[in-house]
Amino acid sequence: MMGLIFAKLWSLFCNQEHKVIIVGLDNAGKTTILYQFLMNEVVHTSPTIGSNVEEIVVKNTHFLMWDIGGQESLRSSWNTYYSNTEFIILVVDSIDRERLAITKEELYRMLAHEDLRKAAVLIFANKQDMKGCMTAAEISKYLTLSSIKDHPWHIQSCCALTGEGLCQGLEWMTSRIGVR
Ligand SMILES: Nc1nc2c(ncn2[C@@H]2O[C@H](COP(=O)(O)OP(=O)(O)OP(=O)(O)O)[C@@H](O)[C@H]2O)c(=O)[nH]1
Ligand SMILES: [Mg+2]
Repeated sequence: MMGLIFAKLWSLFCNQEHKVIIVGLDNAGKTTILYQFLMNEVVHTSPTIGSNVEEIVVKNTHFLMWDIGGQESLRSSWNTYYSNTEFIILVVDSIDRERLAITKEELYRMLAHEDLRKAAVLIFANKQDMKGCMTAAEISKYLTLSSIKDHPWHIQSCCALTGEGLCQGLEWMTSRIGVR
């Protein structure tokens, strides 16, 4: 009983924020996902220059989410966002087969970065509404996710336009908190 009360008080007063970075190539759907999380609606986006940051609260868990521009010229500055990151959300455009190799390079570059050594990775296989898109299983295989042993990871298929799959991704993130 005391333990329960203490836990409640702890969660009330210790409203700590968990830092999340949303990365992926340009046009993957990162900004669309961020604003689906925030407002449950599709906003009109233009390519992000720099970043957007929003606080997203899921079941009393506060996430500070940084949505970072994915254009080629901007990727070299992703690392300025890395410190204290607990979660990486990597958004993949599931119809963009040609550029999955670039996503793979970026993924492994991030995983090797010192500032991200404690980060868990959620991969969104976005745009599942597109005809002929790759499935989460195909993307997982191509990115050789099963070889990743030093970071917790999870892949979730989704469609940012309808919001399908997004909650499941967030649930995986909240389930990770307190595990470490
Ligand atoms: N069909 C479809 N289109 C999507 C989906 N998610 C996003 N889009 C569209 O993809 C385009 C790019 O979306 P953004 O959210 O701006 O992409 P981004 O990853 O933020 O791009 P940068 O800011 O340039 O890095 C927009 O036209 C979105 O409406 C989806 O699930 N399905
Ligand atoms: Mg954007």
